[in-house]
Amino acid sequence: MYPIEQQAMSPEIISKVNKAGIIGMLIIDEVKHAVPVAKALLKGGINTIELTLRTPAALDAAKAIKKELPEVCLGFGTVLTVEQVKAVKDVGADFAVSPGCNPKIIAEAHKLGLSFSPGIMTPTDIEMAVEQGCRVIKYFPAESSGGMNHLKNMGAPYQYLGIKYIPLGGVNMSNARGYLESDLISAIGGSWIAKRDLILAENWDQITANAKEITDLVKEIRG
Ligand SMILES: O=C[C@H](O)COP(=O)(O)O
Ligand SMILES: CC(=O)C(=O)O
Repeated sequence: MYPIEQQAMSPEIISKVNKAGIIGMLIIDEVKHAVPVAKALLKGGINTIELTLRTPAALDAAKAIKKELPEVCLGFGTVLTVEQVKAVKDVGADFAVSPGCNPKIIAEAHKLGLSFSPGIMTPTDIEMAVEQGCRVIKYFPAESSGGMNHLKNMGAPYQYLGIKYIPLGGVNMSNARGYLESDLISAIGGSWIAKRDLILAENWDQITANAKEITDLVKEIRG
């Protein structure tokens, strides 16, 4: 097991993600949408983003956000290969996440000094992540795996390690409170705030309104 001081996420990023409490997950099809959508999120109080590598525009979109909006804490999602770990590090990623728990990917991120949070949905996944030095771990797909109830039961044996989770997958305004009220949660994340069709329709006002609605809830619960 990696000692705690070598954990896969830097204390600085852990503190930013905890403080944010909410991560806006994005699928960007057109690079020209990157800065406006990030601005719309910032206007609604969200400064932490997971930009998925699911479209060819993702890396250039990230470059544009890093250049124009350095205050954004920019993570990448759907990082599935060693090459992608290098690519996101090269464009200045603050952190990266993946849907599953692949020790090769986590080791590469460690090597490059990139904060990384793998996805888990079973105790075996958690144990693999812990062995790789992860203490802030993505819970994916959260809702269809049993939501907060499943996480509470599954996480009980590992609680003494101080693990925190980032649930994604089916999280939205209707279930956010249940996650945010738990001590197990670092931050929640999801695509509902800036849905792909809202981005394509350039509906920045709706994205800001969605962001404000969830940041108000985060403030109400966490102060
Ligand atoms: O990593 C992200 C997940 O695909 C987000 O799931 P969601 O679209 O249900 O929010
Ligand atoms: C789903 C997810 O965890 C990801 O795209 O990174």
